[in-house]
Amino acid sequence: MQPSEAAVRAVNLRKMYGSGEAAVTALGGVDLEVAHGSFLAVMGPSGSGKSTLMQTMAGLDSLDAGEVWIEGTNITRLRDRQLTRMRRDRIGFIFQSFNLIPTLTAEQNILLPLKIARQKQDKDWVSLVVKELGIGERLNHRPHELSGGQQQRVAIARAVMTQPAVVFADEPTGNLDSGSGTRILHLLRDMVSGLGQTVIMVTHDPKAASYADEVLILADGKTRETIQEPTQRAVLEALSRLEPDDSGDEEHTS
Ligand SMILES: Nc1ncnc2c1ncn2[C@@H]1O[C@H](COP(=O)(O)OP(=O)(O)OP(=O)(O)O)[C@@H](O)[C@H]1O
Repeated sequence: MQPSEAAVRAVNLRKMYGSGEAAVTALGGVDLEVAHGSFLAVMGPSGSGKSTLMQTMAGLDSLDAGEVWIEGTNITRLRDRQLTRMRRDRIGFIFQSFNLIPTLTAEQNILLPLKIARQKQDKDWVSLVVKELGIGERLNHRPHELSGGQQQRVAIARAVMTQPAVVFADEPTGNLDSGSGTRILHLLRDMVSGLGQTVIMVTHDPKAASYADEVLILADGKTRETIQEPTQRAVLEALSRLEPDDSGDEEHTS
């Protein structure tokens, strides 16, 4: 792998659901490139293809056409077992619902990806991440003994444990109050700027998107706009430029 290589590259991603008259184009030819150590936010109205884009880039769902490269590997060409290994070792996930294992302590949850991948613990990395995320005091607690914000911090620590090529975050602040959400966004930013991780985040929130280095706006399965160094205002303006037909359902337009 060459150092200049992108962490993630997607070329002409296409995916349809259904067939005949019921066919829906979820992705109609999306290209993107995310450099190592950068933060991309994916936005767009409901049904614009954000989840499909994330799922296919993370190798969790298949494509009709197109290629996804994670570092130097074309994951669309991998066999199942190689793809599973790729996801386990090189991709991190953060979900809205935290997805921590309730019977394990915070520390056991954090270290689980290393165990599963049979990777040696890099003690310096573990303590750096724990310190950066401010969860040192909570390591022996189980998820139900943690606040939502603390659970999400543990989930972030877990996602970066294997120092993955990319972390996919699906509405990571969706289930948090605004104060905890803001702290999580700062921490994601720190993961990128301080620790050099690469993050791709789906969000409906222009404020969340403003923490990213770049925002990609999807509509009808196509890239409508990209915004570099986005401000909340620039994101809002770009969303308001989408045609009324693109605006999706009400809950996501607020
Ligand atoms: N399993 C499926 N079967 C049929 N159609 C699907 C399926 N999954 C998604 N779609 C359709 O594909 C399009 C893109 O869906 P997708 O979930 O990627 O959008 P989204 O931008 O993530 O939406 P939201 O913001 O509401 O989560 C939508 O029209 C959706 O109805």
